[in-house]
Amino acid sequence: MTEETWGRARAALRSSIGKNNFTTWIEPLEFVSYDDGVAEFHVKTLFQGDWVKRNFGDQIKQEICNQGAEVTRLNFSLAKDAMPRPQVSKPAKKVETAEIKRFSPDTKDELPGAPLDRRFTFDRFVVGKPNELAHAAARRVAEGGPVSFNPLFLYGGVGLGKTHLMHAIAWELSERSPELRVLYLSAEQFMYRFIQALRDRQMIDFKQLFRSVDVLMVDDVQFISGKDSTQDEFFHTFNALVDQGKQIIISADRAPGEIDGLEERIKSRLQWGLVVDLHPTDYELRLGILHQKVEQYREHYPNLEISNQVLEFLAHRISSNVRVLEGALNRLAALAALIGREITLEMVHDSLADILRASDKKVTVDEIMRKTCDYYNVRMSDLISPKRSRNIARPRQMAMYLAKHLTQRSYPEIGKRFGNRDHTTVIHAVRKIEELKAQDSQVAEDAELLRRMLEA
Ligand SMILES: Nc1ncnc2c1ncn2[C@@H]1O[C@H](COP(=O)(O)OP(=O)(O)OP(=O)(O)O)[C@@H](O)[C@H]1O
Repeated sequence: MTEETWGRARAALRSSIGKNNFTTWIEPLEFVSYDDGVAEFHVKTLFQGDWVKRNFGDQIKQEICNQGAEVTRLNFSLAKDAMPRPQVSKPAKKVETAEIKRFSPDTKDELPGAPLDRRFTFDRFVVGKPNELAHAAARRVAEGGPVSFNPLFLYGGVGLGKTHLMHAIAWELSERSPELRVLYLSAEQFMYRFIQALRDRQMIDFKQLFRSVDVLMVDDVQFISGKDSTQDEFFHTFNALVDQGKQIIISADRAPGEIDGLEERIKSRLQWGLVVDLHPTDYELRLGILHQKVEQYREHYPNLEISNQVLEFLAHRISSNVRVLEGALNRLAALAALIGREITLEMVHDSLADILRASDKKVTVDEIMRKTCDYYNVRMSDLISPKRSRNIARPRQMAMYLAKHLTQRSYPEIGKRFGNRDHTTVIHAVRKIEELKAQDSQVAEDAELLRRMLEA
């Protein structure tokens, strides 16, 4: 195979895998050599190589073969100008808070992070189509070495495995490179640390501490929206670490651009690196997770029997999130251990009646509008009218807020249902209710009561 053969194969790949995939993954490949069926390419990052091999390997071989050369293996190695390995920090400078010591997840209190869950490792993370890119990116960061994306931003709905992946990265890094100072904490903990440092006049220590880590992971970053000083400090920490070539990993329940109340400069920083979405699980992934969990239970209960039929039923019926799925399985495992025999489908119906009912329930925007009207005693026609008086505007904002939180509808779709309003009006309404909930207990109570009524 020659450079020319590769040129023709590339051209064919462009039409077979689509322009976007081609530009992102194939175009940057640099053909280096061909020897005895092995084609060697340079890549900028190992992640790129892994990804291309896994997703387009067969197609690449096929297109090269169509051009008359036979390739049995594709090799991807790092180009000379690939990004340098992130620096491992020198022994930490002594900071008076005495919280900086060498990190080990087992002595988790040495850095001001949250404890890591022993179960949240890569081995225990089941990969399927919905989470494969997030998993590949997390694995890549956990390998250490040159990473071309910083930060890695993981986002997705509740219970889809963001925290699990972040902990897995921390465990893996601490095993491969124990000298690395890896700090994992929630955005809420970041804020409390910051407030504490302000109160105790220890801002210099705080800054030194956060700037001395090699890898910073902040979970649920949406928490800092609307909290201006925390955002400011986060922004400076972020920049300082990126400038030093340190890796940052962030998670949130939404994409950076959709986090209301987050300053534009932070949104744009968060989008610098790789933004990956954990999609809602599909049937196959849920079934895979259930099988894996049953195996784990068997480590403690070797006689545990839960039939495939029951697992398939659960994977089919409980699609909301993995946490709920795990909860259901926990209950069944406890039941099986208690009665000492195999669980039947009938028993599943009885013992999981509440979970199954909740999973069947899908709240619609119409229902939210109707229940909100009843609750505030306004008419449906008012909600979609242009009226702006407070007694109409507030219920409308509340209904929009609930629609955003309780359904999968996008901002433009919700706007459309409320008398063809623009999506920015919905964003404003959601933000407004979030602010009011924090300041006004009556609004918080209204939101909670309505949510319960809708989910009952
Ligand atoms: N792909 C998976 N394989 C195995 N377990 C999973 C997977 N996805 C999620 N889980 C499990 O589901 C539970 C919830 O996951 P996790 O806490 O990581 O969710 P999250 O996305 O961080 O949710 P939240 O937004 O509520 O913080 C955990 O017990 C986790 O181990």
